[in-house]
Amino acid sequence: MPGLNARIDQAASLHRHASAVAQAAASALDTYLPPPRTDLAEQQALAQRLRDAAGRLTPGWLGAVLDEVPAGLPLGEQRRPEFVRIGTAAPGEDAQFPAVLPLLGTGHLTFSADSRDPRVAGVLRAVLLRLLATAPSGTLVVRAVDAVGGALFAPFGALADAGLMPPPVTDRAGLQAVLAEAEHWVRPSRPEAQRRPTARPRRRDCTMLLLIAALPSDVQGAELNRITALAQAGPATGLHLIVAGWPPPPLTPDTSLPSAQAPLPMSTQVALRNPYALLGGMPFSQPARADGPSPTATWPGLSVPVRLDPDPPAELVARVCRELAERYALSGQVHLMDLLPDPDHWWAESSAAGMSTTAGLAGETPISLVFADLTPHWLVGGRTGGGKSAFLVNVLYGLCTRYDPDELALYLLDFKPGEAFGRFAPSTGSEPDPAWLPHARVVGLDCDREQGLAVLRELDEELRRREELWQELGVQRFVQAREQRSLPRLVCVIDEFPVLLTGSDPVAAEALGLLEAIGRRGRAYGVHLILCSQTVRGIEALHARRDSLFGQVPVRIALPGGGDVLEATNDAAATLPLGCAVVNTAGGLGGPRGATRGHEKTVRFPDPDADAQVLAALRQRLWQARDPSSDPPVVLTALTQEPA
Ligand SMILES: Nc1ncnc2c1ncn2[C@@H]1O[C@H](COP(=O)(O)OP(=O)(O)OP(=O)(O)O)[C@@H](O)[C@H]1O
Repeated sequence: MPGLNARIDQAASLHRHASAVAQAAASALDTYLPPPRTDLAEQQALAQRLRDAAGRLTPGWLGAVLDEVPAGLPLGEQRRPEFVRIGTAAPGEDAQFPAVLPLLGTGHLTFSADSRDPRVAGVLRAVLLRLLATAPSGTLVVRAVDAVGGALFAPFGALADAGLMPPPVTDRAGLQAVLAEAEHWVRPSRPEAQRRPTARPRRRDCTMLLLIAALPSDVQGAELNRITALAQAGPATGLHLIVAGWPPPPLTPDTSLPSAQAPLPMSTQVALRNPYALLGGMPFSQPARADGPSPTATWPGLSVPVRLDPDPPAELVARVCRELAERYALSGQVHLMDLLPDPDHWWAESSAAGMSTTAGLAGETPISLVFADLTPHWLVGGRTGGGKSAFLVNVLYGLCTRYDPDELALYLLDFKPGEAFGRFAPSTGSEPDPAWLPHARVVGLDCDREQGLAVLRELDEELRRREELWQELGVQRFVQAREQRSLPRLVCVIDEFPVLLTGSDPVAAEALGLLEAIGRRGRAYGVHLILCSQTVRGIEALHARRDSLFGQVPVRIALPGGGDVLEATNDAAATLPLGCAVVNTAGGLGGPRGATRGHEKTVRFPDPDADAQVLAALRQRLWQARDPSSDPPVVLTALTQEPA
């Protein structure tokens, strides 16, 4: 078989030759840079014109060099950002200009590598930051996919906490859910009102950005086709895509096959080379003139090397996101009625398993806080004038409209002058008003420490009674006792509770012991505390016993100036404006800086006194609904104290 062997040898040699040629071609392509223009002066003049044009197309955040952003650069422009900078085009050392692309309102953007390439990760964060910082508040709806763990978006965590951008999805199921949401967005049959991401910005002003940093490894052809279809339909309906790792590698094991996926329709394509990137494709689907050629056919890409923008500084991303979150929180007015149940459903809830009420809104999402076995007590902090009374009044009306007086009873103590709780008792002043809050058993106004102590003793006594009852019934938890007996949950609100614990006298010692006992045992017996103060530091009686009291209080609410109810390292409340609160259900723990915090939200809440008429009607309606045989609350003031 000498002839056959010779032919095999020849074929092998041809194969080796071919693969060597292919390898050489690949490395030549990797290092290939388009030849620079030889006419230097002309090139520099052109670069100057391009720099000027880029400056006009990408003002402010859209084109700024992100590690040199001036401190006062304003956030949130009036218009949707259309062009965005992705890097620096560098045809020659002296002829550089910003590489700027049309995106929102026009088309899409793809990168040939996914976010595992650090250059792609950096530019994705830079582009996202530019767009978020520029878009009018709440008008850019971002959905992110990052199947290599989601860390890419961690610095944007404050947006998730505020309800502006949910955490990225990281697997195939998440990708499918996000695609379904985008399909819903582009569906033409849906009435405009339903397309609103929030009630505030008008839908036609809103844009959805679907940012895929890395596709899941088990992605299927069906999902890739859905992405292509979305790209086709998107720009006309305000949906735009940034996809890193497109086209994806072939789905078959035979990796010698080229990808079956074509470039995304209407996309600018960034091809990663080493160390530069090249821009290709064009996002315009329509020729400039009806009878003209398609721009895609006439302009194959920018044949200059582009250095992609680096990762923006982490502190800059965190600062911008925090400011955007706060701005968004403030941008919509909340009303007391937004926190209350529908008037047809007042007094409709059972407190057997726990009680919840809406504390405020994060974005447009109502955020509930709960009194239950795991979250039995709350601690509220805020400076004078920080909105503590407003927050508490909202919470109390929220609870008292959901639960009737057989489900909930209140003990309200205020150790400072002020009328915050006075509204819950009959008023005997110049304009007497007999109405009271039917749930209120005790209302203490500017009361003194002995009066406060007496109320704590009463609650302790109630705990003892319930303890005996539980033994008799053979149960251990409130919810079990409620199966056999009708009993309200008790909530004791103490504003400026450190007054009780001031000094090292017997009142302070007894009050602390009682608070600790209620803190420890209250959860089993349906007795709950809301402790409020301007500060929770430096309370003498708590020295060395801080954890024995606050350790029982997992729900922390920080109002402006009240950040010390959170962990010392948690600065979420550092720059809160009036009307906003950080609500944390993990004892004030923050977690890694910038990470998404499921247990912590920034909410905005209303000033209940802003609408006096609504408040008066609310008060009347609750009072009218009371059991006519019920008694008004016991009112404690420093004046009602018997002389010694
Ligand atoms: N959500 C809000 N939006 C706008 N203004 C508010 C809001 N909440 C409270 N305010 C206003 O802020 C001021 C202080 O509020 P509030 O009395 O609730 O604070 P506070 O923390 O209880 O103060 P203090 O401890 O001195 O009693 C009031 O004039 C109130 O009308």
